[in-house]
Amino acid sequence: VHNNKKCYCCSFEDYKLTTEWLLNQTSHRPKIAVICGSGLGLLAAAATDKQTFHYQDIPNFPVSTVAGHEGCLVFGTIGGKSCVFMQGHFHLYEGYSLCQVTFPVRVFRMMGVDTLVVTNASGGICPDFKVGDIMIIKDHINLPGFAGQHPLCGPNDERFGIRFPCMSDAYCKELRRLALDISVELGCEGFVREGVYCMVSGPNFETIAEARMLMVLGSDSVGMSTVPEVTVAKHCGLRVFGLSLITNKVSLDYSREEKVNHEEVLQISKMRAEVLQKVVTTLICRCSQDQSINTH
Ligand SMILES: O=P(O)(O)O[C@@H]1C[C@H](O)[C@@H](CO)O1
Ligand code: HPA
Repeated sequence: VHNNKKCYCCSFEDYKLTTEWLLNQTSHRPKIAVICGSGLGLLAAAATDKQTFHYQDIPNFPVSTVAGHEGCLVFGTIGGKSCVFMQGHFHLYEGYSLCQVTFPVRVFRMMGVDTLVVTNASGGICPDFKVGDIMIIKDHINLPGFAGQHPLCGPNDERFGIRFPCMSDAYCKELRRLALDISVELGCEGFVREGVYCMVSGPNFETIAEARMLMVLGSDSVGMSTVPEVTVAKHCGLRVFGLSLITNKVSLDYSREEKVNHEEVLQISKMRAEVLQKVVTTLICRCSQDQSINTH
């Protein structure tokens, strides 16, 4: 209860309880957290010394309700670095509050994580994008946020971050550059792009008029996740890197016959999961770990 008004946000004690529970259950002390989007749970496969928890067994954790989201938290080691992978993340359209959607991010922060890698599936709006392209997220548009569906609305807890955080540098420039270099080394630069991800709440895919509006707004791709997690991560001082897999082309034309569906999204994710895994794994191995988290 804040200011005599009932607050539906998670309390500091909720985050603390989950953090302490996890720290008691595992000897891993991750510095890097990876959120695996639709069909991308394989990103955890390269880790060694793995320890897996089902979301339903973790106190306060929401559970995954969408196909392609396994609902497991996997601790492991990559290139000597301790990591934690979320195989599946949470969405507004599942009925979760943005506090629940972003709950794991603050837990990771409290566990000592300093870098968050986000991945997702999205529809390509930029006419140059092809199905199967990997988009390094350069920036985002928080469309639900414009309408007040924002994870930082409500009383601000200064223990996590400041009231009015800066978002103009949400996606770390150095990590974006490193990822571009890695894509050249891996020979996949032909389908690696940079662009702006726009979040909508879903669950329906866009109408043609909506898609045209998103293009005018400057969106290169559209999806239903990630922005709340990135916003909360930035608020609590984490360094963020993001990859979005273009699983379909968004219809911008009334004469286009193809109809997008979730099965197609999962099929393309499966097709590209291995390349994405190589990029993420190499990035983890190569990224500097002298990152000092901003404390507020
Ligand atoms: O990786 P996410 O969960 O953002 O994947 C997108 C958005 C929906 O969850 C789903 C629609 O097919 O894919
Ligand atoms: O076309 C899309 N729109 C919104 N979300 C998505 N996630 C994958 N593809 C899409």
